[in-house]
Amino acid sequence: MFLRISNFKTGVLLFKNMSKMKLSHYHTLKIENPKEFVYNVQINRPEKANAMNNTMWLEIRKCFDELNENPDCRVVVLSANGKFFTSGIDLYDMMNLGEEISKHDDIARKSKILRTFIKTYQDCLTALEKCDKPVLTSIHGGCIGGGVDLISAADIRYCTQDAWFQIKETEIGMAADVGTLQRMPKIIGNMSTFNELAFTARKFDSSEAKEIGFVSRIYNTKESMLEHVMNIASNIAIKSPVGVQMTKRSIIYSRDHTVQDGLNHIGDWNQILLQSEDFVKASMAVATKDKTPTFSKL
Ligand SMILES: CCC/C=C/C=C/C(=O)SCCNC(=O)CCNC(=O)[C@H](O)C(C)(C)COP(=O)(O)OP(=O)(O)OC[C@H]1O[C@@H](n2cnc3c(N)ncnc32)[C@H](O)[C@@H]1OP(=O)(O)O
Repeated sequence: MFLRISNFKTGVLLFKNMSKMKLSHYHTLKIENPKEFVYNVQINRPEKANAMNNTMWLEIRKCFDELNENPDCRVVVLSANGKFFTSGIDLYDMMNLGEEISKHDDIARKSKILRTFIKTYQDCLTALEKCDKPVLTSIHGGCIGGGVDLISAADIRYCTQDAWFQIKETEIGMAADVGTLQRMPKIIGNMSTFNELAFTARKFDSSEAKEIGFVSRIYNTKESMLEHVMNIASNIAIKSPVGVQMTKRSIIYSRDHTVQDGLNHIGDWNQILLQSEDFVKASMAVATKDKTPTFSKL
């Protein structure tokens, strides 16, 4: 029995390490693997200005869950096809939801449907944070409503000169509820500016996004942005996956906890991870000026 279990485990390990994991088929996303260990997730509903319909929300969660488990993926670049990055939530889906709710008379029944809906969509975007692989977003054109929630859950944001952003929820009579209000103030570190953008729902352009620290860099064209972002992604992908993935986990944990809690968290993890082969390999490479240490898949 023991032998059989250990053979099974070895088989799983071999499968994970040697064969490329098969990707699921997506209807609203296009996935490519343009460079070693770099995956490009493209929002792909251009005929509807990349409006985020129910399928897209669920596919975002599934895709990032899968990439988290995929040992061939070390970095994700999130971009979009078509004229807009995304026009936000699909307003026709919202109308259908309204019809669904109206079938019930009782407030508790209606509310339960809405709560499940909101929690599900929150989880779909939190999947970007739960994915240990860094997520770099390349934004062009308009990024509206739910799009701002989406990119706020990413680790790094880049955009083109023509990009514009809008926390549009107050304009459609709601408070943003899937991450913008929780994550974006921590990204830009300025409540006054954030509050103005959230209350007024006014558009802000790429220069303002850079000025307030929402994006890291602006590019003239989408092509030049993608070329540069892919290079940054590759630069991350050649690093130890143990080091990079734990760094992401520690950054997110520390954002949501006290300094002491964050220190305890990384102390607990590193007592294990400093025993990894990656630490020895990477340290040796630095000491011997070897520029190309290779790390096993993780
Ligand atoms: C628990 C829920 C949490 C989530 C909350 C999220 C909230 C939000 O996202 S608030 C923001 C909602 N979005 C909007 O208000 C944007 C609405 N769209 C527009 O303002 C314009 O369409 C846009 C400026 C994006 C583009 O304008 P343009 O003139 O260039 O193109 P259009 O002809 O208007 O659009 C092209 C086709 O796309 C369809 N479409 C665009 N946006 C949406 C959308 N949000 N939902 C559904 N469909 C959308 C549009 O109908 C056109 O389709 P067709 O008529 O079939 O050609």
